[in-house]
Amino acid sequence: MAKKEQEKVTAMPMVPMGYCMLDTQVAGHTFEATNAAAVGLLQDAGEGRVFKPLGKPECGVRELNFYESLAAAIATQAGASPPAANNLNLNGTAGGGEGHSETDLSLLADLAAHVPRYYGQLKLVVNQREHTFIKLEDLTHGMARPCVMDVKIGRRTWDPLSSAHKREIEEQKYVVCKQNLGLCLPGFQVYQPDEQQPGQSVLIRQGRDYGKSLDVAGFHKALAQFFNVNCQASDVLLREVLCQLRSIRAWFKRQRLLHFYASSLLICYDFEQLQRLAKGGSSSKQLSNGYHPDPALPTTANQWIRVRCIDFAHIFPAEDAQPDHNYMFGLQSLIDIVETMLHR
Ligand SMILES: Nc1ncnc2c1ncn2[C@@H]1O[C@H](COP(=O)(O)OP(=O)(O)OP(=O)(O)O)[C@@H](O)[C@H]1O
Ligand SMILES: O=P(O)(O)O[C@@H]1[C@H](O)[C@H](O)[C@@H](OP(=O)(O)O)[C@H](OP(=O)(O)O)[C@H]1O
Repeated sequence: MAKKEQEKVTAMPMVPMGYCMLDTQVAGHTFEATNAAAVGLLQDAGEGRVFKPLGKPECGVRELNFYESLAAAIATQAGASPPAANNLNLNGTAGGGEGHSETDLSLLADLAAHVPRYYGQLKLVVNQREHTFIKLEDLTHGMARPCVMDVKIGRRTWDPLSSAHKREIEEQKYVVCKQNLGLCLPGFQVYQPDEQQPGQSVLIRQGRDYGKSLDVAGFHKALAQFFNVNCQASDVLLREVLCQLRSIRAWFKRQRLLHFYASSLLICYDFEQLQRLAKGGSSSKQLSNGYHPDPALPTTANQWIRVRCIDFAHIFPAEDAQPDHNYMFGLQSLIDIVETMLHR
């Protein structure tokens, strides 16, 4: 085992009462059976929140500062006292307290629509050790059969403060997909109709090793599998995903404030709703406009389909106030792939 600070543990991780491991976690740092120091995401009992451990100090500080900055920008927009805005420190390095213009604050506040809601930080004891967690909206909340895909965005996944070693490691992973598409696939889970037992579904999960084995055609196939493209109602799903991706792209086109390295888009949808829609037999156009005759179905697609930006451990102020071309290249590739699937 390569990592330091490892301790043998034999049982499941010891987590506080009322919490459990996030069962829909598809990528990122996870609990490890043989390393008590490794901590993954937690969820609470039915409250619709997830708890992300802060991880490596520099990454944790940057992610926490990012969410706090967004919260401060929202508060300022809502008319809270100006000092909140002056505390913005997106760099996570020493200093902080840099001032931000009204435009910057408004941009940050607009970004909040595209990231999970933030509910502050808290300390929890896991495996007899205290860890700091950030409390976030669970993007799969309310989904009976959540399909979740983590797509890491950008050709470059190392940040400006990375060591030469870290840069080398990052450049050697997911090479084909990263270089050609500016995307990589660290993990996903999808429910699919069970071909052996009609009416039943099976859960398929793929992790980083699968993602690392993909070439461009394989990446396209993985997305087609994730979006259940053979399902009758998949065009509703693809249209809504496209709509949310374009909205994120519109934000990135406007901003010259931040550069997102090694950040992901988390795409979540409920397979149960997709199936019910397919069985409902109504035209896709009607459904994507938010109307459905069955009152048991959510009225709008964005209630069971969510695309959000996550993982801000490597977010940095934009160099020379440049747009985030690295992120936008990957995001555009993803949009192109989804458009191609829709028009197949
Ligand atoms: N708000 C959320 N709601 C639901 N699931 C989430 C949320 N945030 C993260 N996850 C789950 O946890 C996984 C890991 O999240 P994230 O990328 O933030 O962690 P990380 O450990 O920083 O990852 P990395 O190793 O790439 O740095 C995601 O792939 C997703 O499955
Ligand atoms: O895709 P993989 O192969 O899972 O690689 C991991 C991924 O690049 C994470 O973003 C990174 O965490 P950070 O973002 O926190 O650097 C982690 O570094 P780590 O092993 O040093 O934690 C890598 O192992």
